[in-house]
Amino acid sequence: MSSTIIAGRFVNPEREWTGQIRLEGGTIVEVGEQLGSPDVEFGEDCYVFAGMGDIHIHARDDQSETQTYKEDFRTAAAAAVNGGVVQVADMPNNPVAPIDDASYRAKQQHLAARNVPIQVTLYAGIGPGTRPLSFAVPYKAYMGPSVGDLFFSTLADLDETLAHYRGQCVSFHCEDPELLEQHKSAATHEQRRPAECELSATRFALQMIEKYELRGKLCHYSVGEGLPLIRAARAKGLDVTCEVTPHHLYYDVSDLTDENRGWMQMNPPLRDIADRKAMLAALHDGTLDYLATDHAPHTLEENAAGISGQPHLDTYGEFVTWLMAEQGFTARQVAAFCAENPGRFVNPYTAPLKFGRIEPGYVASLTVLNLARPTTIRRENLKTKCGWSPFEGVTFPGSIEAVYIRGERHK
Ligand SMILES: NC(=O)N[C@@H](CC(=O)O)C(=O)O
Repeated sequence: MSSTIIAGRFVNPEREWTGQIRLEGGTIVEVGEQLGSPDVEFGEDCYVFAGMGDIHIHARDDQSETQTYKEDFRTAAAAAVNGGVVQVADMPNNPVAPIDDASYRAKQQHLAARNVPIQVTLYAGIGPGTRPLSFAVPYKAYMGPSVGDLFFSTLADLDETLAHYRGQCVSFHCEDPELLEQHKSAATHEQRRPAECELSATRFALQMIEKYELRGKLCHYSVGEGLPLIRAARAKGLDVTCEVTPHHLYYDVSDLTDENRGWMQMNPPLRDIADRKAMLAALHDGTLDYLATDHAPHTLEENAAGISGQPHLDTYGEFVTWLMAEQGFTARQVAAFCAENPGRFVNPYTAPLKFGRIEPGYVASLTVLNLARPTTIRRENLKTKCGWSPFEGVTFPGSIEAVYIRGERHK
């Protein structure tokens, strides 16, 4: 079996070191100081991370193929590799939602036929009246309306359904449907979906996680006032983790203009500068566990017409270099929220493959960032089928030097 020795500066959450690793048969088989003459050597400007994972994406691909004009599993995978991402978890708000054994299996087969190089974990949807599948999957519950038909009109309905999901892994889109309804005629998108909707939904999600002993996750978190609630829930022993997106860390309502309002629209919406700063601080202190993009591709025409969601997979790794060079995040922190924590989230479903660490036995997927070579994001370099990025024209301080997927170099 052919083996590859890589030399460079490696990073896990607990340490950063210079040395070598050996990849064989798609797996990391050895980690040491001097294993032999290296096949590849990354210089001192580079950081070699375990392959990064984005556990909140919308690949838009299902058996109906009605949304594949804006993305499919192949183009989403290409965008992921372009952004340095080796494993993703795909959301269920498709026209044919995977909500039971049969529809989930059909989506798995559809995915397998696309033959993509990256690992894709599929969420199953929770909607009114659904029941758990007969095998282990991660679930997603949309509390209120967003994009697609999979949502609840009242929190009481969600409670009733969740009673059947005791002990399961459930991710929550936190926006209270009844409060959204009260604000629906406000003037702007962010006024129609104010922070209090997310805050109220957070309280409810935490209650559900406690009541039904869920392995809970809060998606695309954006409200500063909610962070103490999450910390308190953890202090009480609840199993709850939390995502944050690039857009909620980079933009706030002060960035909105008449010209960009269409494509700067997403759910939950951009918040105040204080919220954005609170998200950065909470990613620093570990209250937020995952950098997860909520990659939500739509055509620019659809965004202009009022649909919510931005594409972000292509720029994942470059965005991370901004966190490191301009927001003071250490490589070890990045290894936690981009690799190990997302790996820990999907590993129950990816056996025998283990993602997220540079360690013998883990998959030989790696993301190598170069902190000395800036990148300007340009439309022609994107792989997402929707063909645009909110970061077009932005220069990030670093770039993606290499991506390895199961031992093979893909970039
Ligand atoms: N976040 C969004 O604004 N849009 C998502 C749906 C969602 O995650 O709410 C989409 O599927 O387009």
